Amino acid sequence: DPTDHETYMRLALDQAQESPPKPSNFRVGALLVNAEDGSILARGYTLELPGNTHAEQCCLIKIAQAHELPDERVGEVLPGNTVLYTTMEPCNLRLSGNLPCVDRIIRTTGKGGKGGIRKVYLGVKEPEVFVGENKGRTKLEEYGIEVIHVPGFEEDILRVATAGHEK
Ligand SMILES: Nc1nc(=O)c(N)c(NC[C@H](O)[C@H](O)[C@H](O)COP(=O)(O)O)[nH]1
Ligand SMILES: [Zn+2]
Repeated sequence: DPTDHETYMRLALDQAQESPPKPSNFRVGALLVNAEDGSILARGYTLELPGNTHAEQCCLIKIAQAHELPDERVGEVLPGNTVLYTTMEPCNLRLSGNLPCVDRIIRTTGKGGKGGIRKVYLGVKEPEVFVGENKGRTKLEEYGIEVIHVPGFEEDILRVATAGHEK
């Protein structure tokens, strides 16, 4: 029900506030949730882990590490009905050239699309600050991953996301 989505998006925004401000990216927060029982599988924020990491990427790395798996195999240990809450839509292109989070999310669904991340709840679309329009939503939907906007947090999310940018 709607309150659940708002609870998780607020927790994701709490994560974003932990991110060190930088002019070259956005401060984003994310949560991986087991939709079966509402349990939080991982939380993360931009740059939390070493290596110019994104919030969504940090959530996935933590779970892979907990199971001593390489990042690309994390889908094997995600519950079948895993959902991602992220304050900003997953990146589809990164100026650094690192693997975008849309691709990291898609590869969790494995063969035949069972298991892995089934839905992505986002607070805002990515502003066209670093890259052109982010067309990642279409790609996620092509792989059967539902993308749902959770309204009401836009102002707060963008204020936090751009805190490190030149005014
Ligand atoms: N969804 C999302 N989560 C994040 O944690 C984050 N930092 C971004 N930011 C998107 C933005 O497009 C990229 O940060 C720039 O394109 C620079 O790329 P790098 O981050 O250096 O790889 N987007
Ligand atoms: Zn990303």
